[in-house]
Amino acid sequence: MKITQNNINELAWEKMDNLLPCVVQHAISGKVLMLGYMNTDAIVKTLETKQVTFFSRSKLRLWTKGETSGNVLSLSSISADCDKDALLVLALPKGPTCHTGAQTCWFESENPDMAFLADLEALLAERKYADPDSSYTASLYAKGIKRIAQKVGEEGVETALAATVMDKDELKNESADLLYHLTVLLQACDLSLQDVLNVLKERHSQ
Ligand SMILES: N=c1c2ncn([C@@H]3O[C@H](COP(=O)(O)OP(=O)(O)OP(=O)(O)O)[C@@H](O)[C@H]3O)c2ncn1[C@@H]1O[C@H](COP(=O)(O)O)[C@@H](O)[C@H]1O
Repeated sequence: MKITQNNINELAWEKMDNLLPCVVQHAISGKVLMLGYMNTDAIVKTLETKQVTFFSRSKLRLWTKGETSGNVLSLSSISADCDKDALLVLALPKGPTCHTGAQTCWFESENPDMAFLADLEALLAERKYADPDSSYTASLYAKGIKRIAQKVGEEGVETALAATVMDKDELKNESADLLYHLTVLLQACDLSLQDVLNVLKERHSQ
């Protein structure tokens, strides 16, 4: 159940002593970022401000994540689980989420593979500001969109050729080259993999 201002009362408050556990997940990569607790006021404030706010069990007050560090969590959505006694927040973090400076409070666990793609894209976006002599990606940006587009075309053809001769190792390698160069091209055009995913998701629901 997606949580709005109108259905907060339907949650299993009595069963949970008015405090629901809330898992926060990265809205794009799906990484689990942290666990907090929400009461009614925390949900209302989160929905109103779009900044994830918990009820702190140590401070005994509402606590907006990042209120001192600036590392806030921008809300995408809140939903309840099957028996309405636990919450899942999807959010986009500004800066690291964990107080240790790590991206997530589960920094020692392995990431899902799709999260690697999101991490790689973030690195490739940063390379726009890097020295072209120290980074292949930065040297691509420096050469401009036409050159990057040409690389995507070349890698696309090489991928297709590998498939036509059923060279699976080559197909995997060329596909990686293609995915990398396509991600750089999208970044150079101020677009992201999320924009492409949105198109795929729209098609899927048709
Ligand atoms: N995934 C890749 C990746 N895939 C392919 N490539 C590069 O893309 C190029 C492939 O092009 P070609 O096969 O056509 O080789 P080439 O003929 O030498 O290339 P050109 O001279 O024609 O441009 C090679 O130089 C590869 O090293 C990549 N370069 C970087 N990454 C990732 O990007 C990150 C940042 O890289 P830098 O910006 O270089 O630090 C790295 O940590 C990697 O994770």
